[in-house]
Amino acid sequence: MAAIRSHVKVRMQRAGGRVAELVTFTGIYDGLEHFACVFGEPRPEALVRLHSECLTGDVFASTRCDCGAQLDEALRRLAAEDGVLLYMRQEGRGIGLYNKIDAYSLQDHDIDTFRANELLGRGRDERDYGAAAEMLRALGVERVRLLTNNPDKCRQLEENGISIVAQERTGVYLTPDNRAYLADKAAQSGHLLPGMESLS
Ligand SMILES: Nc1nc2c(ncn2[C@@H]2O[C@H](COP(=O)(O)OP(=O)(O)OP(=O)(O)O)[C@@H](O)[C@H]2O)c(=O)[nH]1
Ligand SMILES: [Zn+2]
Repeated sequence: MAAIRSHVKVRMQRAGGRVAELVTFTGIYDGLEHFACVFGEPRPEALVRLHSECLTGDVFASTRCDCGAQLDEALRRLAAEDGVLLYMRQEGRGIGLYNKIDAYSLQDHDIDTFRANELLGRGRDERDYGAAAEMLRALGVERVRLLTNNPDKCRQLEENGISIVAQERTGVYLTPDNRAYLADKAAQSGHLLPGMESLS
């Protein structure tokens, strides 16, 4: 299997924000257009956010989940202290946008987020972070502080040769619409969301 290599780097600036380098890659084995945003010169033990695509949350600021608020927090922190955002095209925990919308429809009938995936004939969480590990290696970033509440991201990166020197949690972004979702993530997939487990 060909190694993943960084391909093209272009300047990208968020309105009012800091300039980052947007990096594409060749050799990504899952065929998805993952990319990185690199802020400054990432040091050893760089801050890294491994963010799974959520069109509804990231672009439309949907309050059904916490993704948009987490992405905002990550971009603010990375702009302040340098580091890397990996934007992984893993919409809907890997089942895609249309399936996620179908899963939302089931959740509107009191099915939880993980069971909804199963009822659609899909895995509870289909994300694989092997490509993310290779992207970090291609960027020369192999010891990281990972900004996430999801222990599976740390486990999978470690299994793929990236050292997690610290797991740094994001804030807990509770809304009236995402209460059950956050509670189920805490209770069923071990996300570190203090105070949410007991609400499941
Ligand atoms: N299938 C499905 N996917 C969802 C649902 N809500 C959000 N997602 C997707 O879940 C992914 C984000 O996963 P989360 O569990 O919120 O967070 P995480 O990435 O595991 O953990 P953090 O690093 O702490 O953000 C994105 O790809 C979203 O599109 C849902 O109800 N069903
Ligand atoms: Zn989301």
